[in-house]
Amino acid sequence: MYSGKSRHWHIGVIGGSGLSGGIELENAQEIAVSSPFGEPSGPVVQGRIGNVRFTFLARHGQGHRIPPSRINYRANIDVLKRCRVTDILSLSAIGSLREEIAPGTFVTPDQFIDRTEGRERSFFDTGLVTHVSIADPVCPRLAGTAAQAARNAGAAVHEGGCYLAMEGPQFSTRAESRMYRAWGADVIGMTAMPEARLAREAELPYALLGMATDYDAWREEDAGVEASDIIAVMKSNVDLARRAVRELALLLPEVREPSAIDTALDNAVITSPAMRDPKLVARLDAVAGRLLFPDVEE
Ligand SMILES: CSC[C@H]1O[C@H](OP(=O)(O)O)[C@H](O)[C@@H]1O
Ligand SMILES: Nc1ncnc2[nH]cnc12
Repeated sequence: MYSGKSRHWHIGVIGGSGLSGGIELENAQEIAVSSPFGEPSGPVVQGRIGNVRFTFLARHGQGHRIPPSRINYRANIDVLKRCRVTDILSLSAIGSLREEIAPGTFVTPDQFIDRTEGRERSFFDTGLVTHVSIADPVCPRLAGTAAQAARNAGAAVHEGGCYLAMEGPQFSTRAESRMYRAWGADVIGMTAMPEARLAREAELPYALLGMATDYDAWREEDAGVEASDIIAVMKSNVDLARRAVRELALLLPEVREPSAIDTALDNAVITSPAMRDPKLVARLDAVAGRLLFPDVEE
């Protein structure tokens, strides 16, 4: 059972639209991992790039079967934690809400606005009340390294910015798109929330490497977005994204120094030990094992 993090990097990569086919890993092995939170999007593929371990999960399942609203984000994060990843890199297609973020640009957002509805957004519940801070929802260390890796791979990179997570599955109206710009959002997608919230609850530093595929609906002169156009742009970006992951492995130092996010639950659990729901506690063996089962050795 999980009791602490390795001193070596193990990156969980969640591959979004256009990336269901995975990333290139040495000695790749597919394994099915089950979760007490239900069905994850599919099996994971584990392997290495040089000295860095990777576990890859296709967010929408093989063949892009699962829409954003039906993804079991909790099971996906739980499974990655069970695989003992140390950090999570999300690869996503995003729409651009800013002229200067042209389609083709890679973006590492550092903030989110969550407009999703009805998705399970916490591992915790009655019997284990927990409030983690997500003021800074992205890990600056991983995001900065991912941005440099994308640059080394040859991509144009925009660092920082706010990602608006919408429910979908329809794209935004022009009025919504203009409103999100007025709110200060820079890019838009349908999946980073609640993924980023859950990663924080699982004490996993999270960064998103987004690939701008379109200008959403705010530019009067443009027609609205089409999914087929997004997939076409993503197809031309997939090799670049895979190269960026390889460059990331080269950039990461041999030893992973601990992150403050590794202990995000330390001041977050409110329910007194005697009043905790044992069934819920048992389901959290991977997500919160460090805190709830401190004596269990791996
Ligand atoms: C295929 S177009 C819309 C779809 O693409 C993005 O997916 P992901 O974030 O998994 O790359 C967007 O969020 C929508 O789910
Ligand atoms: N314009 C857009 N809106 C929502 N999700 C997207 N993914 C890629 N482009 C998008």
